[in-house]
Amino acid sequence: MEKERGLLIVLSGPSGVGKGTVRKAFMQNAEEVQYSISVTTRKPREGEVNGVDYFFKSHEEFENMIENNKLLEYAHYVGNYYGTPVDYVEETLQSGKDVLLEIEVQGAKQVRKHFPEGAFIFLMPPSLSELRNRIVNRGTESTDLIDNRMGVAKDEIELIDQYDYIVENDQVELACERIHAIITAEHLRRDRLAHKYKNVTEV
Ligand SMILES: Nc1ncnc2c1ncn2[C@@H]1O[C@H](COP(=O)(O)OP(=O)(O)OP(=O)(O)O)[C@@H](O)[C@H]1O
Ligand SMILES: Nc1nc2c(ncn2[C@@H]2O[C@H](COP(=O)(O)O)[C@@H](O)[C@H]2O)c(=O)[nH]1
Repeated sequence: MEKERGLLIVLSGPSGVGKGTVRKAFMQNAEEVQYSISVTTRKPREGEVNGVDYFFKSHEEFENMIENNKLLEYAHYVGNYYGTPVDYVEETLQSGKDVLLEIEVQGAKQVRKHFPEGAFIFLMPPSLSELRNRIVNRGTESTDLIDNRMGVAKDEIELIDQYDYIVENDQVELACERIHAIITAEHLRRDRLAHKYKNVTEV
């Protein structure tokens, strides 16, 4: 029997809401889910490792990837390119494993066109002031860049209706539990659509 394709999970939300933090915590207890490492032209932050946090590329290299259709989606965000390598996503889904993308909203919109059946999750901050506190306390951006990211965040939050699920990131552990529950429910829904429980439910 042919193996069932994996589920594509998209985790999006404004900069600083905690996508990376939640994703890393979530992945510790999700062996069935593979994280898709993005490509970016942004310079590595202190401690970031090429091939682990991102594949760091020059503008020219990134634009070559666009031209050669190597990206499932990409976006220009606050001065840099970010994108998802398409081959990894396709091969992993084909092998039956779920794939998690952690991307901003323009990219998520593009992915929806290719994967309408994916699970699209929007991570929400408890408040805008808490969002700013989180970016400031992370200490990785200048004040100007923080202002840029906060400006974009307000527009991003307005796109919340385009998502299947909203998860508040008040506490990392709770956010992870909510995401686990969503994925379990999505698998059960797909099984039901595939008539997996036909014999049990038929009277
Ligand atoms: N639930 C939480 N409560 C308090 N602080 C949090 C929570 N989640 C994440 N943080 C903190 O908020 C900051 C931003 O988190 P993180 O870098 O994961 O956000 P992000 O959404 O991935 O940001 P970006 O989109 O800019 O990459 C970090 O310093 C992180 O430790
Ligand atoms: N459209 C895409 N957005 C991505 C991708 N990888 C990360 N991101 C998002 O970009 C911003 C900024 O990230 P940072 O690491 O510079 O803080 C953030 O919202 C990320 O989620 C991608 O492949 N495509």
